Formats: sequence, C-alpha cells, structure tokens
Amino acid sequence: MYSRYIPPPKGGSIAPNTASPVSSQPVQIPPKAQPTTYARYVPPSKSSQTPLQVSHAQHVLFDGDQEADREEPPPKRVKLRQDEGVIATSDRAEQKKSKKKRKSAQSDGPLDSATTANGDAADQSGVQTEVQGDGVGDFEDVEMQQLPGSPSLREESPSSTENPPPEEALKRKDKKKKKKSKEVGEPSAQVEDDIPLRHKAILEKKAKSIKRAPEPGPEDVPMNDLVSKGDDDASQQKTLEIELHGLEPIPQPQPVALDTSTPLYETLPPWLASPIRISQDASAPFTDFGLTPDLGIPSGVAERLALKGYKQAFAVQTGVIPLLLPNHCKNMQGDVLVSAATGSGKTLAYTLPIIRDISQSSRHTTRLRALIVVPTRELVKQVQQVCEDCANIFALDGAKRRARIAMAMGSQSFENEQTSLIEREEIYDPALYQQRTKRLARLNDPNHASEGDEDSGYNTEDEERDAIRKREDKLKTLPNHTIAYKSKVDILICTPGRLVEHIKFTPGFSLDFVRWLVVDEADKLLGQNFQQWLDVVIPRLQTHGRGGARNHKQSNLSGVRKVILSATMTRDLDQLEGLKLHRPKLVVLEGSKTQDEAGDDASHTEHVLPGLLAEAALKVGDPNLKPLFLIDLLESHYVLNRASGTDENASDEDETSSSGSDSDAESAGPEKFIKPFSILKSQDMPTVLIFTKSNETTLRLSRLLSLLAPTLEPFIGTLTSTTPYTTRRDTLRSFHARKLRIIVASDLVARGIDLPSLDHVVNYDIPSSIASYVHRVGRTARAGNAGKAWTLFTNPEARWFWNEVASEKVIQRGKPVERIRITEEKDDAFRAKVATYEVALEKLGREAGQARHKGGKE
Ligand SMILES: Nc1ncnc2c1ncn2[C@@H]1O[C@H](COP(=O)(O)OP(=O)(O)OP(=O)(O)O)[C@@H](O)[C@H]1O
Repeated sequence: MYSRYIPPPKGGSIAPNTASPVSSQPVQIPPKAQPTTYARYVPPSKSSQTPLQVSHAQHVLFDGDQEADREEPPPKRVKLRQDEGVIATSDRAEQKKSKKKRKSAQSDGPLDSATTANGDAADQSGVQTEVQGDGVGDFEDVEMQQLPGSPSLREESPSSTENPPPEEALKRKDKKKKKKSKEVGEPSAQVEDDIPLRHKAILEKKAKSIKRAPEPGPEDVPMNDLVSKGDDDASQQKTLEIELHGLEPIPQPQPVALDTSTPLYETLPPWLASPIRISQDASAPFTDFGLTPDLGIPSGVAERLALKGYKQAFAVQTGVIPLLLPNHCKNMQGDVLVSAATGSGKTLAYTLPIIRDISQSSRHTTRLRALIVVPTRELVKQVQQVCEDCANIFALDGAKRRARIAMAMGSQSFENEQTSLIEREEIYDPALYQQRTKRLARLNDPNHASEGDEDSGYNTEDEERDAIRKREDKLKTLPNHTIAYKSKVDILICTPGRLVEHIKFTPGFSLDFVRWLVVDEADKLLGQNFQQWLDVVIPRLQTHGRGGARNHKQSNLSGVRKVILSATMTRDLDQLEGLKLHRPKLVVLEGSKTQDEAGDDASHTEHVLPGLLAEAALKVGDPNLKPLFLIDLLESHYVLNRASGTDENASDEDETSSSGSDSDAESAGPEKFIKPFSILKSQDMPTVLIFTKSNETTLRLSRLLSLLAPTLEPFIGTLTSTTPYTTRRDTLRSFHARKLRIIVASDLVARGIDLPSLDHVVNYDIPSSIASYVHRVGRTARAGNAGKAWTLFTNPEARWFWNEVASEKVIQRGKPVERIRITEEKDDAFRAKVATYEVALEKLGREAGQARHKGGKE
C-alpha cells in the first residue's frame, strides 16, 4: 500500500545500478514491530565529527535512534499544507512566524524531506502520512503526529530554556550545513536548493502514483496542479538522483525452515508404542493355552465350548487368553488392554479366564471377585449370557465351584437388586453387639462426643460407609446378635452408574475381595466417566483386600487384574491414567492388511473394521425426501439381493430403484401409490438395523416406514433409550429369531450388541464421530461373517464422510467404501411417491398431535 521515500544521499553520486535501494541497501528495520505508524524524522548529526557518508536508508530513522533523541526537542504536532508544501506547526500563534523562518531558512532540507517521507513504508518504518495512492484528497490537510520522545519535525518550543531561539538556531544550522558541505566538497548553494526540489520530487512521485491509479478521482486535481509547478529541468535532474522506493515489499528475514522430521525418541510409553500385534488369521485350539495343562483350559471345557459353537479360539482370544491365565512368568502378569475390531470375540477372551479362575475357588464361600462394567443394559444382559454359558461349561466339567453371576443395571427396583446381591443375616456375637450399642448411645446423646470423635465408631474416611453403618445400627436385632452381610455373587456385571449406587447405598456391598475388573467399551466409559465412577471404584480396588483376598492363587500375583477393551480403544494417557494400570500390556488385533502391507499407514490408522464388511454410501439429494431414499435403498437389489442370495456385484445398469422400474407405479394415482413400497415382502426381507441420530427421529422414521409400507409394519421394531427395558429385550429377541426384519434404533444399540443374524446396517443419519461409525457398522459382519453397511449422506456431510470416515487414514478396512447411486425416477412415478409421502407425513403429524393431547390430559 505504501511507498517509502528516502532522501537522496548528501555525499557522492548515486550509482546507476542503485535505483532500487530496497534491494541494494537494506533498510534499518526496528527489531520489534511498532504499534504506531508515525513518522519520526531525525536530522543529520550536528556533530562536526560525524562523517557524512551516511547510507541512504539512514536518512529515515526508526525507533531506537538514541542520537536523534538526544539532540532534538520534545515532539510537536505538525501539519503538511498542500498549498505551501511545507510544514506548519499546529501552534496557531507560531504559524506566521514559522512560515517566514521557513522561507528564510530553506536549507532545512532534512526537515522537509522528513515531512515528505510519507507513509509509503508505514508498515515497516513507523512512518505514516495520508499521502498515498487512493487517498489523494486527504493531502490538503495531512496531519502528522510524532512519537512521544521523538525529535520535533520543525518547530521548537519558544518557552524552552535549553534550546536557543529559533532564528539563532536556524543560523547555526545554516552555518553547520555550509561547513559540512565544504567538508564533502559540495557547493552550499546546492544544499539550499535541495529542499524545495525534494518537495517537487515527492510531489512528482505522488503524481506518478496518481497516474498509475486506474480511475483518478476529482481529488487528484490539486495534486496534478502541484506537480505541474515543479515541472522544470532542474527538478527532473534531481528526481533522477532520488531513490524511489517502489511498492515492492520490504525485504523480510528468511522464513525459518520447519522441522518435519519424525522424532527419534518415542513419546508414548513402551507398552503403548509397541503393542502385542495379533494377526487376523491367528487361530488355535483352546487347549493350547496355559503354561502347563493344569494352568490352561481343560480339554473337557474345550469340547463343551465347541458344542456351543466356539470350535477354535478366535485371533484376539489367542492373544488375550494366555495373558489372563495363571502364570508365574513376570512379564505376562499385569493389566491387559485390548484393541480389536467389532465382532472379533473380545467377550469370550476375558470371560473364559475369569470363570476359570473363579471355578477354582472354594466351593463354600461366595465373594464378589469380579466386576464387569459395560455401558448399557443390553450389553449387561449379553455379557451375562456368555458368562453363564462359560460357568455352566466349567461346572459340567467338574470345577470346584460354579460361579454365581448377577447383573446390576437398573432394570429392576434398587431394593430388589440389593437383595439379589447381598444376603443379610443376624449372627450371635455379644462383643460386636456391645460395640454397636455403645455407638448408638453416643450417636443418640447430643452432649456426647461428636461424630468425628475417634471413639464414636463412625469416623471412617468413607462417608457412605459411615452412613450405611448408622442406618444398620439403628435396625433392631435379637439380643447379643449383630448384622452380618454375605455376597451372593462371584461376578457382577453392571453399568457404571448402578455400580456406584450399590457402593454408596447397599449395606455389605464391598469390593474388598474383587480381583478382576473388566471395562468393556472402555473408550466410552472412560470418556464419559458416568457419575465419576472411576473415582469411586478405583480407590476401593487399591487396598490390599481382606486376608489376601486379592491373591491369584495359581500365580504369584496379588492385586486386581484389569482388562480394558474396545474396538476403538483410546490411546489417551490422561483417560487411561484414571484406571491406575499396573504393568499394562496392549494387545492389538491387526486389520486385514498386516503392518507390512499397509506400510506407514498401519501405525496411523486408529481403528480396524471387520475384514468381510462391505461399505457403501449413498448421496441424498434432497434431505427432505430422505425417507424415500431409504425406502429406495431397502427395495433395491443391493439390499434384497442379500436375502435372495443373488449376485451382490450388480452392474451400473441395475442402479435403478425398484420403485422406479415398476411400470404399475407410473400409472397409479397417489392414493394407490402404496404399491411401489409393497415390493418389500417379509419373506424377501433381509435383516436391517437402521441408525438415526436421536430417539425422536427413530420413533418418527419407524412410524413413517409403517405408513409408507403397511405390509412391513409387523416386521419393524424400534429401539430407543426411552423404550421400556422389557420391550427392548423382547425386540432384540424377536430380531434374533428373524421375526422382526427391520429395527430402527438410536445409538443405544450401536456398541457391543451382538446380532449374529444381521445382514445390513444403514446409517440413515450420519454418525456423530468416526468411533460411532466403527461401532454402528460393526453390528454386522461379526465373527468372521460377511455383512453390509450403508450410509446416507447429504451434501454438507459429504466432505467429512469421504475425507475422514471413508479414508484409509483413520480406519483400516478390507476394501474401499463404494459410492452407489439410486437413479432418478420417471417424473410421474416420483410425483406419486412424493404425494404418498406427504399423505404419510400428514398422518404422522396428526398422530403426534393426538399423542401430545393425550399426554397433556394424563
Ligand atoms: N471362538 C469363537 N468361535 C466362534 N464364535 C465366536 C468365538 N468367539 C466369539 N464368537 C462369537 O463372535 C461373536 C462376536 O463376539 P463378541 O460379541 O464377543 O465380539 P466383540 O469383539 O465383543 O464385539 P464388539 O466390539 O462389537 O463388542 C459372538 O456371536 C460370539 O458368540
């Protein structure tokens, strides 16, 4: 924007090749950028000793010029007037005087040059005037304000006692300049001429810039006039000598090269940086594990497992089970973290060793020895089923004890859950009875010691425990009897919230004997930390436990072993820190590409999808018609083929929606237009799980599908967090049995739920995160089976989907995401569909209104 003026050198002639001083002579750039952009002029040194070989750039001085500061009086506001081309002080009383002086003291060249050293280089030098390309009209009253402490441009304060009177000063300056001129061999007359000429030069420069401007405005005229005044040969000559700075940028320091090399040192702890990698193809008989047969899985158990369908251990099981079986090998002991694809068999990988361990415990004592924490009730139920299967298998194989398993998830009343977990009995114990009576007496006596008193018996650090104790003490018992609690279960599978409630409010619920802690879907549980469950649970597991309760009998290990699992395992050390891991090991199940095949990418991909999962995406042109796109997809050969077992790789010619190719549809009116959707007959239907973004969308879409395709209604189920638990359970059961073919669901069932018979997952609404995508699509293609996942995306969602979700950078997959197209239908058919859709929407609206009305009345 600005050009910078630098006055001509006073010594010697300018070499012809120095036309561009910016490149030939670096300007003194202040070390720091200055916030103000005012001009500061510093006249040449008055010292006679100062040599006059001053570089061009030194004529414009910047902050930090000590010399200038010392010699010049305090700053003053000055004005540059267009008609005079000189500077006038802002002090009106002094103006006339100044003008006279100026005329007589024309030799004050540097002063004028400083004034005309306009704001062309304001950015860099701190010089600013309004004389610039497109602000020409402002030239009439250009105002310059000096920096505090910078030298005055023209006038000195008459009241100043330190400075000589102006006339005297001017004379002295003249003398000095003449002397200097003599020193450098320049005629003094030239010095005197120099000043007005410089003005002209500046004005010429201005004129040039105006000429360069594309459309000069009317305000250019005065400038042109001014320019014409200085149109004589002498000034032309001088102009040549003046170094003109163009508009080229001020030279900048070389950019500092960024270091893009990868550090040689590892920033992650070794166990996280170098996990135990298991190939997807790995498989082994269950009997192969264990350091010795008696420390492994008995052959009888393996046989029974085979009868249940677990013929061989899956890859992740081959990696995890040996680490969790009893062993004396130090480097196999410690906590285990597992990152493995959805449906890879993580549940059995931890249930088998835990049930095996508990089966070895005493037949007569039941203690809570294992806690399995999962995020949803559905998962609690599912894991409980696997645990029961394993417990049965070990029991049938003649194990010492059959593990007792319970669930805590809020599906039943809290009291019922308490009764299912803890047994309360009265035992004869006069000593404890006396202690209890004493405590009660103190508690009831207001004059007696406070609760915090050590003698009170209620001074434990655990407030919840204290509160429970107080409640229990108040209960009536037989004389000389006290209350004792016994755990009814060995393994508790629970949601984190319910676990915290039991810890706080269930008398006798203790974690003192727990020696296994499993956190499944760990990234979710650690990320959300429901009710700060980790802060409540982990400290209770860090105690030594009662009487060696945490000893792992067949190993030389004591303490709680933690097993942390997810298909999208967090590598966030802050999150993992809360688990207080001990000698952790990370087991990673590789994707279909091994690390060698995937090269560098493999170390960067965070998640792996099941090898036989096929993914495709479908663009939704008009989001308002999204349900129609869904129905088109459901009717298309893509989905239907799966059920009929025909070729899945249909050619592009087939990419028409089934409704579009239906000739009846074209002639049918809107009211009859239910027909295009009726192609979805239940016997053709594969099983489909449709994910939406919210409970509300789920309910609406489910109803809309029923309205659009009434024949499908009996086969559509709905799952949201607002659905009663028993309905949810029944829905999943019916789906397992293929009585239901379509489930519309919120993310409630996105994680962990095992639906072995599921053919398709449809992301009706795009998932909220990459992890969410991985879990949703992972409901299909489980346990080595094939499955398909579809994602509907709108225009604004396309970028994120293709760049993040479908990219190989974050998710490793067997094959790339396919882009599919449901071709446009013929106009009539499409109009009829939309009309039907509108009718359905209207009905939906009416139903919703009625439901609200009904709800309001109730
Ligand atoms: N060794 C095995 N042989 C045959 N089937 C198995 C074996 N192990 C597990 N399965 C089956 O694999 C399916 C998926 O197992 P599981 O639910 O444990 O997967 P997961 O890894 O926990 O998945 P998610 O991450 O989605 O929770 C289940 O149906 C289970 O019965």
